[in-house]
Amino acid sequence: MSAPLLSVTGLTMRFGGLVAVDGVNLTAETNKITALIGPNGAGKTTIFNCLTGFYKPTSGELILNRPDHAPVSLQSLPGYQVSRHGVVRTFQNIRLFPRMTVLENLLVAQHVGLMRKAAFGVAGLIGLKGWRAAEKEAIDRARFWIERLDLTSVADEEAGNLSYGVQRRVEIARAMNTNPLLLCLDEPAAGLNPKETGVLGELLQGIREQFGIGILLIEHDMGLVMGISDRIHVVEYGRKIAEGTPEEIRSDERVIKAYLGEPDEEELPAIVAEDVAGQEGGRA
Ligand SMILES: Nc1ncnc2c1ncn2[C@@H]1O[C@H](COP(=O)(O)OP(=O)(O)OP(=O)(O)O)[C@@H](O)[C@H]1O
Repeated sequence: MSAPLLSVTGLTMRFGGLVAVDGVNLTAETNKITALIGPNGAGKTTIFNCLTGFYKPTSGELILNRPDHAPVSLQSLPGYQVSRHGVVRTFQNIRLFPRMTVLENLLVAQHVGLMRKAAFGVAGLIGLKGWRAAEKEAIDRARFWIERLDLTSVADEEAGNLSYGVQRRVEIARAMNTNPLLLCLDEPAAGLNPKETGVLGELLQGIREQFGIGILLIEHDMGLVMGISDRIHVVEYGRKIAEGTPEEIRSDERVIKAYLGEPDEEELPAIVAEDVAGQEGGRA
């Protein structure tokens, strides 16, 4: 059996006295959607921040097994190099360039690769053939993702003028446009209506099937998570409390308790409560 695309072992992240992530193990695989769920403040985004180079973990290992490449220790890379190895992310709060068009947002994402091919400007300035080919390739790739994510009609519009649901698709197009191995999505359905969430689910399933990448998904929309995930990891107070298929997670006692808390004393239905209050009033 080949090693998983991503293997996280003993990941711990402390902020002063607060242990936001505490010895978490998880894996994500190519051609699979892996969800990371848990109540607010459980440590999910902190795990993403460690994975994508925004935070240096206090301890633990994050290994990316790239095909035809030695395993990469993500935790020891400077942040800007993580995406070069194929780990890209979107954010809970959309971070597009609002005054740039959709196409420009996608081209900017390819800027570093393009600059490298242009010998950081020189080849581009003198219009060398290699540079022109690289530029055409970048535009073709951006066009491909614009079409694939159904954004053709808004390709020349400023990203900031688009609806929230469309901006979420632009973010995914921008991430895919960099040829990732692992796409990390932080609450992609936040702010979407049910129809847009349905479209997003189909889109992610299509990407999983066609492009040979792994998807790691933080999401609170349980309908989406249960509908599209191959495997789910559940965290609570920084610790992993469960892992399994959607069916296994749905019926896991610890997960139900983490989300719903201990059952309160049963509340009376409103109509009965009114009745009781009336009777008590009559007796007074
Ligand atoms: N930079 C930071 N400095 C101090 N504490 C932090 C920092 N980032 C996160 N935390 C704390 O770590 C804990 C986990 O936060 P995190 O944002 O990872 O949770 P989450 O599961 O993503 O929550 P949500 O679902 O609400 O987005 C919280 O108690 C949070 O306040």
